[in-house]
Amino acid sequence: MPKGKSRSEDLGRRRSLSDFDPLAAALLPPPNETPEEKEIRIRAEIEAQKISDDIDEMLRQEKLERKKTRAEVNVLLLGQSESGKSTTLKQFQLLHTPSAFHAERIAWRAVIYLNLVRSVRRILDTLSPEADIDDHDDEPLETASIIISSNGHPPSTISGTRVPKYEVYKKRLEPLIQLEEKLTRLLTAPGDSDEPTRLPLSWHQHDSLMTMSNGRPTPTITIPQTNFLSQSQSLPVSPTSYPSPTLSNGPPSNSRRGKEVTVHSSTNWRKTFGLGGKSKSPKSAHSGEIEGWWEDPDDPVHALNACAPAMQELWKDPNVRQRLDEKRIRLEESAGFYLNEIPRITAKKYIPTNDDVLKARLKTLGVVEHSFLVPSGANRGVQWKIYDVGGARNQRHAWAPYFSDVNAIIFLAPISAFDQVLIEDPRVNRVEDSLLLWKGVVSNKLLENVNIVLFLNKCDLLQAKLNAGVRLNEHMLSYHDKPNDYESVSKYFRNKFGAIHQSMTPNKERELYIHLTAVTDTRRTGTIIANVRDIIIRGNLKTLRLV
Ligand SMILES: Nc1nc2c(ncn2[C@@H]2O[C@H](COP(=O)(O)OP(=O)(O)OP(=O)(O)O)[C@@H](O)[C@H]2O)c(=O)[nH]1
Ligand SMILES: [Mg+2]
Repeated sequence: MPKGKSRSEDLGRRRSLSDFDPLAAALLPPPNETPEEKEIRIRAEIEAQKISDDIDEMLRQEKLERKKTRAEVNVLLLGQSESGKSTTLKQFQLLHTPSAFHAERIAWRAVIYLNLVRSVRRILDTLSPEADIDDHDDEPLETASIIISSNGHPPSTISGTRVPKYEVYKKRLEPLIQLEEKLTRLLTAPGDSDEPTRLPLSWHQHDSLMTMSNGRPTPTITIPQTNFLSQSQSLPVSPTSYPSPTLSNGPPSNSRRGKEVTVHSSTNWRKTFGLGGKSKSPKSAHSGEIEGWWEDPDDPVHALNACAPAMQELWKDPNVRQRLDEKRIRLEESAGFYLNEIPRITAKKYIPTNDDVLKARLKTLGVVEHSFLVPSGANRGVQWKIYDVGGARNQRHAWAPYFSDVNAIIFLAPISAFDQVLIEDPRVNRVEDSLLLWKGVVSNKLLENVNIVLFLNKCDLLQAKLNAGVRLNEHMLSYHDKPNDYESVSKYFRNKFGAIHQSMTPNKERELYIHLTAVTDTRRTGTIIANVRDIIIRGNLKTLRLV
């Protein structure tokens, strides 16, 4: 390009730009630039442009990465009823929203009381002469705490240890029956005063309670029934198998007893029993201190506190323990935990500990959602949504709507349950049911790109059970005569579940992560959750990049 022309063009540009942009004019090349100077300038400009482009690209990549890591992570907790899903959710809450968890602990008082009262009633029911007669009916029994012998039936129990003080205990513990009614009523009372009080679930069909929002069922929570004097009436096999009100015997006050009670998440049991609820008295005018629920004469703690010595005597009575053993009832596998803590739990100023809340049993019906933000490096954090589903057979239809936008599944299989049967179908071994469910999940095409983490749960109970001499091969013939110790048994289950995934997954690239867990153990579970969180985030990023 001739020098003169270039200069005149430059001057023209300079003039027109300098008219409205003095900075642009200042950046223009000097008017008397030599060809050598121009070459150097242009080379420098190209270099600067390249650096600027590289920076732009870096920023673009970073932004993309941030967008990806900020993407919502949806995690679904799956597994049969009583596998530990809600407990795992509580552990996530404890780890990520500890202050909310602590604030809510007090509200769990009601559930813990009810768990304790039901355990006591369960013992009384076991000791009653009618229970022996009932044992001869081929009726389903509650699974969580009844050990079924290898032939699939509980041992015959008509003869065995007598408990001479049974009638005395029954009389002294009578107030607990009313308390059970009262707690159930309080827990199921709607939070909204204009909402009608719900009838016990047994007066409804499940499906009528499962209203849908966005094609997904609304969450409800159920307190498990424990009355096995009326098991034949109260045990659900399918949603339509609930007895109608006309089948219900006895006065209305007994109608809730032993039946499944539904607690909708919309009912405000947390508020009622929380410090902000009615159970808190106003500030004391004299001392200026905050008075608590213990000042309220209607609070359930008073009846419990009065019955504490009788409960303690019952639980410590060697004849009672012997009788429970004979009937192979293991209360420690369910809410029995609280029986070892009677003085503490029935104390007037009792505040549940983290452990108490983790062990509190409230059966989930429908799907409960919990979300929180997981901080991640320099990013704003990852929004996690965890869905906790009901695991009973008649609840499983509610799972599928969540499959389409889930990123990861934590599947829980309670391997301590190898000698138990399903409450929904006493012909089915609980571990066999978990294996069937597992097959269904890992082979599902819709879930082929979903990361799966398997929790072989209740390892603490498995260990205790094996130590007590319960043999796996009496319940799972395929175990043959391998050693009946914890190491061998847990390895066997790990291999069994792993092999099913290996052979049935539609995505051979998918890695399976297996953890041996006891999700009631906060320390161990905290470490596992941190690990799982990383796996899920990494897996999620990988999946996003592939899409
Ligand atoms: N000892 C012990 N108890 C456990 C463990 N995991 C759960 N539990 C207890 O088992 C009971 C049932 O646990 P949940 O978390 O309510 O079970 P779920 O899977 O949510 O059951 P559904 O809501 O019916 O589907 C609770 O009382 C828990 O405290 C465990 O690893 N060890
Ligand atoms: Mg649950």
